[in-house]
Formats: sequence, C-alpha cells, structure tokens
Amino acid sequence: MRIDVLSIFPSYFDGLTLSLLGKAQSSGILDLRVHDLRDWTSDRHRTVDDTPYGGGAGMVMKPEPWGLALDEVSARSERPTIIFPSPAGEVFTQATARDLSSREHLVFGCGRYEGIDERVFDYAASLGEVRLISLGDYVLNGGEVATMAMIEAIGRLIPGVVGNPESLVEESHEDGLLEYPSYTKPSLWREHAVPEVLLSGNHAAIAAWRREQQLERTRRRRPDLLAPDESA
Ligand SMILES: N#Cc1c(-c2ccc3ccn(Cc4ccncc4)c3c2)n[nH]c1N
Repeated sequence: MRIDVLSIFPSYFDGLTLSLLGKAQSSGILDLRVHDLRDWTSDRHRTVDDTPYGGGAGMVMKPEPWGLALDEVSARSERPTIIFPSPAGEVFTQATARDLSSREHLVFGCGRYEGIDERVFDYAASLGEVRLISLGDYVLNGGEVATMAMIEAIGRLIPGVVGNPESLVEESHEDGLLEYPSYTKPSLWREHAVPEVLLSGNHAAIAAWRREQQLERTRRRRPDLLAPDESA
C-alpha cells in the first residue's frame, strides 16, 4: 500500500517510523511518504491561507497549493482514495479502517486554520475517490492527529504488518463488541486474583466466560453498539 500525506506540519508524522508501521515501511509492505504542502507554494512567504469570502473569523487554506500537490501525489497511481480529515466528515470506525486497508493508494490531506477551500474537495473528485472523515464528535486544531490515528488503525490491518493476525480477531470492535478483560502472571497481585476460570484449562468454559464479559462490558459501556434486544 502507498500512503501520501500532505500537511504544513510534516514532522507530526515522525512517529510513524517507529514500531510496527516503521517495520512495515522497512519491509516494503507500506510505502509512506509525508509531504510539506508549502513545497507547492510560489511566493516568498510560502503562503497557504487567506481570509474567508463572506467574512468570519479565522483563515481558510488556499486552493492553489492543494491543487498542485494533489495533482503530483495522485499521479503515483490510477485513482487514489483521497481522505480529508474533517469535523464535518463521516465518523471513522473499525469498518472504515477495514475498508480503507484494502485500497492500493491512500492520500491524506491535512487541513489547518478554519479548513480547506471547498473547491479543493470538488477538484480532488476528478483525481480519485474523496472521503471526508471525522475522528469523532470533538474539535481538533487540524487534520494531523486524525491522520496519525487513521494510518495506525488502517496500517495494522494490512496483511504482514501485525505478526500474528489472530491477535486482530478478538479485539474491541472487530466483532461489534468490546473486548474481554486480559490478565497475565502473577495469578495474585496486591490481593487481586485472576478469575479462576482462566486458570482452569477448560477452554470451553474460558470461551463462554470471555463472550459473557464482552457482552456485559458492551452493555455497560457502549449500549449503542448492541441491537435493541441485546442491550437489556
Ligand atoms: N478528523 C477530524 C477532526 C477535526 C479537524 C480535522 C481537520 C481540520 C482542519 C482544520 N481544523 C480546525 C477546525 C476547523 C473547523 N472547525 C473546527 C476546527 C480541523 C479539525 N476536528 N475534530 C475532528 N474529529
């Protein structure tokens, strides 16, 4: 998979060279390139923003640098999926991550200020599939943090990135429920004991206990994930 990131703060993404995603890049599974949007400006001050038409507070990102940048990075493939993090976007979920992990080429456009000139999204649709995606119902200062989160959630689903694919199956949200609690040695720690069933060696009982834990936790913490008859 190819991923291109456009941002005025490219060093935000230095962390992606660490851990699993760093190894995925070294092994060639992931081709991640981060670009400074200002490289596509032409004035001395490398200007990327201007005042909004119609008035209002703050600044809006100019369309010209975006158009030039998207032209260049989109040319690396037939039709990339172009993702713009946005508070006005569809909410990112595990299903979104799974969908996007099957794509050949992702381009992330990280806005700042009050956002990007709307015509950029319209133009980008001529280059590839455009998705405005929100990390959740809270306000960030730009798209970088959301892009980091999405790249991590997507990247770990690419075959070969996570050593044991089995570990992806029993995670929160993979089967629509929250994950069961995990324990390791010692079996007694500061008077807190590991649930007996996990020490029993009875795999059927352990599986049943874990499923019940998933349902109970989801009912308590995330009833919205359950069908109406399951949340009682
Ligand atoms: N994904 C995502 C997001 C963002 C987000 C994403 C991109 C940009 C670019 C600029 N801003 C600042 C801003 C602009 C307009 N309204 C409010 C804040 C952004 C916020 N906020 N909250 C999320 N869940």
